[in-house]
Amino acid sequence: MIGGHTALIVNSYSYDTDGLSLLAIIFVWVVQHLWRIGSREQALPPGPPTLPLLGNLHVFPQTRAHLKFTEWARTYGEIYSLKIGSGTAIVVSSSKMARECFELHGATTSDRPAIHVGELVYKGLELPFSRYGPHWRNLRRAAHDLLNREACLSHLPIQRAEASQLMYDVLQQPQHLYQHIRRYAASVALSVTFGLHCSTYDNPVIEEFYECQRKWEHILRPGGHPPVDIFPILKYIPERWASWKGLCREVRSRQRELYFPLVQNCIDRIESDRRNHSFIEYVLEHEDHYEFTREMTVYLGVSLIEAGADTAAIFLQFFLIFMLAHPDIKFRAQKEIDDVIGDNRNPNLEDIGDLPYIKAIINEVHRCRPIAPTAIPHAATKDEKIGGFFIPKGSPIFMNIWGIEHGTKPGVDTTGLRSDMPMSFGGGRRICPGVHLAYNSIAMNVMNLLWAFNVELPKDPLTGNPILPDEDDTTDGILLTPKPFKCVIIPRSQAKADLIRKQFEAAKPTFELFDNAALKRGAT
Ligand code: HEM
Repeated sequence: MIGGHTALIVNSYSYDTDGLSLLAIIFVWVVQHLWRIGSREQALPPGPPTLPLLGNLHVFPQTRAHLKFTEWARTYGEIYSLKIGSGTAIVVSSSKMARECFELHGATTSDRPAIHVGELVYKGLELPFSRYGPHWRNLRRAAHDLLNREACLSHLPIQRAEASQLMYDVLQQPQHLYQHIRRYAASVALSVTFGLHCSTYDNPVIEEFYECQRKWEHILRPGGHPPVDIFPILKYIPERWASWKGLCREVRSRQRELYFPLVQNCIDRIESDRRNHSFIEYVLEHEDHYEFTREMTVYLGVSLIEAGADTAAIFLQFFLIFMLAHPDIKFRAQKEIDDVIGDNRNPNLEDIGDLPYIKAIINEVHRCRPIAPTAIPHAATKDEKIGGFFIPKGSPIFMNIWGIEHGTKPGVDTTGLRSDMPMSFGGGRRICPGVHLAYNSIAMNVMNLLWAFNVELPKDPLTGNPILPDEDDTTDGILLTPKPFKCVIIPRSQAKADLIRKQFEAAKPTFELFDNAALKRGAT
């Protein structure tokens, strides 16, 4: 009995010790496991030292990520990794590695990471953020039909007319240069896409477009919403405690109120046989061919305006700031254009071929001021090996355009060694499809501005010292947008001012076709 009791005690003791050891093993396993979260797996590209659980989250740049990405590239090389908790992000910082990653491995590196706020606003329908797959392919095919090199030839009349309005507006109201450029770029995108010319900056469509953009960038900016993509549980915070959710809803509904009526105008023109050959009219008549629903047609329009309207304006603003900062380069460019064009006619797009110095300036502005300095992140659709390193499925991959371009030699390069297609348009299968439209706009307006106007620094009224715009005074988000800056802009001669007026008069019939695309309000 006693023996039996002892055996029972021993047994229960051994159960207790077994239980305790099991708990201890589980505890050690959990601690080791948690400790490993955030640490860099062996085969990954190198990167900054990590902390348990956080990885590199605590040092992940909250603002101007391109600067930190570029600083890290100097230490960790052309491809490095950042641990974001248990996840991994990859940063590519040389053109050679960008080619390997986005072109050679394009079949598996062309996805976009899931962006929860994008999902709330666009429900996966916007081209720049859409996931790689059949839906993206359909949208991209249609965008290509509008924006390929040949198709862009048919957009030249309206681009030329808009460029002549820009010159005229600057001549009439030089103090509103910044707004004139923004009107120009938005109106080109709206004319080509929806057949709508907006003759003034205070046009309701342009105002609403820029207001929606401002709100959307506010959501996207670092700190504009909690890190829902890293901690998906945050998605479930009720809206009353999550103001960013309300903002996403507002942007979505304002965008729909803006764009559905624009599509309806296209439908009306088709039905009343008053087509002005805008792209959305074409898509509406070929929805079956593109396998589009009406929502997809609308959101293709949204994508093209959002990606195309602001970007050309930003480039031209950076160009002017560059001219203000480098008067010697400006004088040499003006001498080149005077020798080729003279005083008796305006430059044409075709002239750019005879202006190698001006072409090189355009490349230099792209190099030193890439508009989207970290592009839009790509993502890997399967485990990959790139540059000899392991890239896990699902990792966001940043193309550090800033780092790539700032690794090249600064200066206006007329040797032709620098590629004609600057890296600032991204790469691989997601490369900017608007590159030809953008390039035509940029070339036309850069030539016009240099030919027609002198841009000079304003003087401080108190000290008389010139005020140089700060080229780093930009917004901070996916796009770097210069804040409004002061500049003195005056016509270079009376003959040129007269030609600008004549050219604008001559453009009026082209506008007529796009002016009657009246806006109807109040659709979904
Ligand atoms: C100076 C002007 C422009 C610059 C610097 C620029 C730059 C870029 C960059 C860096 C990307 C991301 C590429 C990548 O993920 O690898 C992009 C994507 C895109 N751009 Fe542009 N862009 C410009 C003008 C335009 C214009 C005028 C349009 C159309 C009207 C446009 C439409 C798009 C679209 C639809 C995408 C998304 C492509 C996709 O995800 O498949 N862009 N752009």
